[in-house]
Amino acid sequence: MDQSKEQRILNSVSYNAVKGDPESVLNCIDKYCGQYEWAMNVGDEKGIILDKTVEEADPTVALEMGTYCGYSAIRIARLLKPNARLLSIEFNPEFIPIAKEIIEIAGLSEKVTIIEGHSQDIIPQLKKKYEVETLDFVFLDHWKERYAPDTILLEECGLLRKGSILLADNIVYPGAPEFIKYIRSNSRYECTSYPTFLEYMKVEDAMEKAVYMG
Ligand SMILES: Nc1ncnc2c1ncn2[C@@H]1O[C@H](/C=C/CNC(=O)c2cc([N+](=O)[O-])cc(O)c2O)[C@@H](O)[C@H]1O
Ligand SMILES: [Mg+2]
Repeated sequence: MDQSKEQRILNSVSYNAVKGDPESVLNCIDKYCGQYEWAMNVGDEKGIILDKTVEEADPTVALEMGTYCGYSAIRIARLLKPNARLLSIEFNPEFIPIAKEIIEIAGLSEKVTIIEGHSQDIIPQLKKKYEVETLDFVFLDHWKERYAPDTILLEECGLLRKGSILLADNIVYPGAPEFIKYIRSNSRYECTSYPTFLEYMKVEDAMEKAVYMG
């Protein structure tokens, strides 16, 4: 059985990246996916917007939905202060060991907990099972039609507090129209749009920041 694209990305990282150096892991993935096989990592261009938003949030507890190969988990975790942690939800069992290995190579396994399951099932467990009080930062990068229902679920589960920052990828491509409709018409969110480009492509995309005002 020949290897999956995700396995080939891991091969490239384990062969080329410097162990314990998150930047070199990110550069390796961006080089591989930019030159050989496109993959849906947030990438180096949108990654700058992610970095800036994480620095603004300076989260103690961060959540990501859609681990995939762990690229954005590394981007987020490398910026976390000591004792801060990232929970990353992923439901595809094929991707989880690959993401874990790539995060391990980056030396960030202590800061990242990958939770296997569907976001809609995991979110209601975060308080009790994962000892979360509230989330300081949330990165949405999973199925686009889950962005809106999962945001509502985060609210309903009392996981957002005044000032919690949400950042959503792919607002233009593939697009998340229901999420945009919900978040921009809801007076409890202060929204900012960041026009940018799709990872590794000359295709327009955008990211949306939404600050929960409580
Ligand atoms: N409810 C859920 N709970 C847990 N994990 C879930 C989930 N829904 C999806 N996932 C996981 O999140 C990733 C999917 C991302 C969809 N992104 C995309 O479809 C995507 C597509 C393009 N594109 O087509 O150019 C570009 C991008 O940046 C993209 O993020 C996969 O790893 C998938 O297994
Ligand atoms: Mg994306």
